[in-house]
Amino acid sequence: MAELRTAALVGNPNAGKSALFNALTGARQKIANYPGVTVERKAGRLTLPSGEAIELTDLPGSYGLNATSPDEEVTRRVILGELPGEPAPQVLVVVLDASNLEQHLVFAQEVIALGRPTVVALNMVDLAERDGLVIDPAALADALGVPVIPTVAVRRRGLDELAAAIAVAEDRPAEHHRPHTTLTERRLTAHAIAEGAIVSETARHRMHAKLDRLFLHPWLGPLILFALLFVVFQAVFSWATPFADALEGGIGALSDLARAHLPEGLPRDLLTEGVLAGVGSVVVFLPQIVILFFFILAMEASGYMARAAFLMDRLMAGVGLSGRSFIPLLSSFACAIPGIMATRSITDSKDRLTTILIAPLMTCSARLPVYAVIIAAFIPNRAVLPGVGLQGLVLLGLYVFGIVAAMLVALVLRRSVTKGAASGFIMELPKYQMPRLGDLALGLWQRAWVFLRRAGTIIFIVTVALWILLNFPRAGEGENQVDASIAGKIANGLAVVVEPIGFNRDIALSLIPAMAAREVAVSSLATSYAVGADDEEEQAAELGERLKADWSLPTALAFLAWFVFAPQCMSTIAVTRRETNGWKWPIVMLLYLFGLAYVFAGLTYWGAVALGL
Ligand SMILES: Nc1nc2c(ncn2[C@@H]2O[C@H](COP(=O)(O)OP(=O)(O)OP(=O)(O)O)[C@@H](O)[C@H]2O)c(=O)[nH]1
Ligand SMILES: [Mg+2]
Repeated sequence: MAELRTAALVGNPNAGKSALFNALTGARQKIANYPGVTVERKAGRLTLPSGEAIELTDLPGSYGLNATSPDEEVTRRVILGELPGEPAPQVLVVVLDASNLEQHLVFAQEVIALGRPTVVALNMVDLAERDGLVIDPAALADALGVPVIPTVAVRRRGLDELAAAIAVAEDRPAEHHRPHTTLTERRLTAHAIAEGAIVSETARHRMHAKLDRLFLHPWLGPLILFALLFVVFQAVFSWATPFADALEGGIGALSDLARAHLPEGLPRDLLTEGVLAGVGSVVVFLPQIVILFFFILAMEASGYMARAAFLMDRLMAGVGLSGRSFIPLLSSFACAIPGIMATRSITDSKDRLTTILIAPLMTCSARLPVYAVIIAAFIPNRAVLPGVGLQGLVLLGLYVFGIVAAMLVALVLRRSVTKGAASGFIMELPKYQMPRLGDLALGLWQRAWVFLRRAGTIIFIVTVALWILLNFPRAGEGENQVDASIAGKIANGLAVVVEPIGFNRDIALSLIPAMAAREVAVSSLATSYAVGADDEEEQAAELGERLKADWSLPTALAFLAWFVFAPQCMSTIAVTRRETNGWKWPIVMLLYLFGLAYVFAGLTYWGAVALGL
């Protein structure tokens, strides 16, 4: 039997090569809507209209003939006939995604320039049409010098025409010699060809392309991302103030009401010192939580977040993480628990473990009340520049500090315990969309509800328990209640350990209940101050005022540094145990986070003292 003629499908990742291969040969290669699905070559048989059969190869997607990843190397070696005993395919079928024409034309030029018999399958024309993009195949064929066949692989449209074109492709006269081009030249040419072949383009499509050029620009992109984050953290402080003040006023009024109408005694104290002072001190941060999530949800819904992930990919790769870690880490800004669960989508086990271990360093929303109360009390509310508040700047700084620490830890882990190579970035950039107000409102409501439910359940329970431990045994004459109480005694013991890093007894007292939920650090401070207050006036003083009076600035800064690192949340440890099937990694996590928290709080304290703050 005579040898079969051969042809191969080449093109960018996610162009629909495998879908075409399946449609043409009846095979069932895996196809999926993200780049990098096919990593090996696969062959099948295609029957031409003449009845002749040819051997068709499906290749991994590639961005260029000089590319270095192992799957792209397969493609290059097959196309160039570098595999021993395997001559180069006689016909090259370049598959283009019509809705991404300009991008896909960059590699196509390289393949066509090889001067071999070539046919272009202009695939996904249905998606292009949906976007209002009309492409003239004849104009494209003229520009490229090879036949162009519009196809829709998943609807089997254009398959016969493609087969016919493959059949006659060999008859194409030998390609005139093309000069070797650089990547930049190919990009410019791709732009010009795409512009010439696109007959109509809706204003929307053009705007989306423009937005991507801006948001993904090598240096403008990161700059815009940073500016955006900057605005977010400014807003968290400046927009929230009136609402937070109103809430605070309301809670104060309730407290006054209770004092005026309830008989003096422990039940009244439980209500005012435990519930209203303690839980209330956390609830006042609801406006800030809502504002933060408003921005996060809007960035997600608009499609911008995926661009941010794309920009961050380079940074992540630099510390040995893949872009796949971005989404789990991003979720950890809400809470590390869903973040750690989201790491299940990371296929590489060491990638995944590294991501789990650094997830608690992303500033979860439970830390916002802690940061906000300290910042409001100790950082002067003044503008560094017009419109740039110092408080928002410090808050942004704390978030950035957490991220930088996470990246450094990842770097260290990747060189030691989770040694290995990072896998590539896999993420589709979704279309831009105006966030729908209904969806936004629903998302915000869910976040607010989660926060309030925590305040009503876990924070409430822990605060009441602490209040009880603070009130018994009762103090004798002239003795301070906190000093006399069980909680006070425990705190005195713990204070010895945390004194070297500048923490006082009040802080020691708040650290243990805060293991249940970080916000409890705030409610426990408020409760212990209320219990320890000498008179009603002192009791009614706002938490911030009390902190300002009792703490030095170095202590406050050390407290902030502690919360950047401290694994102050039992649920995170529990979920880590479940996701890593054992106690080894949660214990590693606990130790390294406590260690870093201790060291950095100490450095901050002594640094601030040395600076005379
Ligand atoms: N609407 C539409 N979707 C398509 C078409 N062709 C392929 N797809 C879809 O596009 C996605 C990518 O298709 P694949 O065949 O896996 O792409 P590929 O070029 O093999 O990708 P790699 O193997 O990663 O290089 C899949 O979700 C397909 O279902 C088309 O003509 N129209
Ligand atoms: Mg494929």
